[in-house]
Amino acid sequence: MTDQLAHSDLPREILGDAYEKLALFHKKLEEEGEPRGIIGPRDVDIIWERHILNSAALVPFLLEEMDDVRSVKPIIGDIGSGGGFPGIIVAACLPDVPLYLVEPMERRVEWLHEVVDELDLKNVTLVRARAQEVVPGKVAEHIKSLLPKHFKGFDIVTCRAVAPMTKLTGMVFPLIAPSGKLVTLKGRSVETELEKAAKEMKKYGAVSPVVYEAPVGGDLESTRVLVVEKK
Ligand SMILES: C[S@@+](CC[C@H](N)C(=O)[O-])C[C@H]1O[C@@H](n2cnc3c(N)ncnc32)[C@H](O)[C@@H]1O
Repeated sequence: MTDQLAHSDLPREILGDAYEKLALFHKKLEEEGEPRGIIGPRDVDIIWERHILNSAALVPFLLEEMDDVRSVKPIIGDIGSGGGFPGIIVAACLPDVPLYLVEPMERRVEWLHEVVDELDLKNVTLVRARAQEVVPGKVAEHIKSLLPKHFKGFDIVTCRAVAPMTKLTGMVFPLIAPSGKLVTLKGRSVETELEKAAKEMKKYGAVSPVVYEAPVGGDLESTRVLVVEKK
């Protein structure tokens, strides 16, 4: 099956310097993604749009938020990375930013190791763990050596399709450093999710949520990005 954007200049225009690496990722996803359970059978001809460009829509927001967080050299944690969305795309687009991809499933972590090697991504650390094992001060013994010394949380946490805000808030906010941010891709129902999660957000110091319409590129359907601060 051929990707709907196989003959389009859009991926190259949008991804710039990251295009070559992400074209390798696209090829691996096209050849191995479905049989290895990384993408669904209906996604095979829309890998560029649904997975790679959709993830890349987060990048301009990350650049802006990184300017805003207090840390001199911000670190990003991508939680529940699965096959690498958005973590691998962000890592390729921002090669100078340290990225920690947190994913508990062995099969997916194995896939991610191959991707990091094949794309030669030097800024990625793979952390096989559940989010709950990466809470500063309570980091699980088997992953301590992977995280920075005196880990105080990620300056920015990214994620996509991990859980609704009622559940996601308690999962990821304990991993965010004070004054850090959650910058996440969300679907059309984000406002309803936020309404339902008001109690959890208050409990975990999640404040000032803002929803942005995020262009994916060309005339592709836009996505939505939610930015929430940690008090
Ligand atoms: C629906 S998939 C989404 C994967 C990827 N972010 C994407 O958009 O394609 C959800 C991912 O979250 C991971 N996950 C589930 N519970 C988790 C937890 N407690 N901590 C970290 N990741 C978790 C799953 O293993 C799975 O890879």
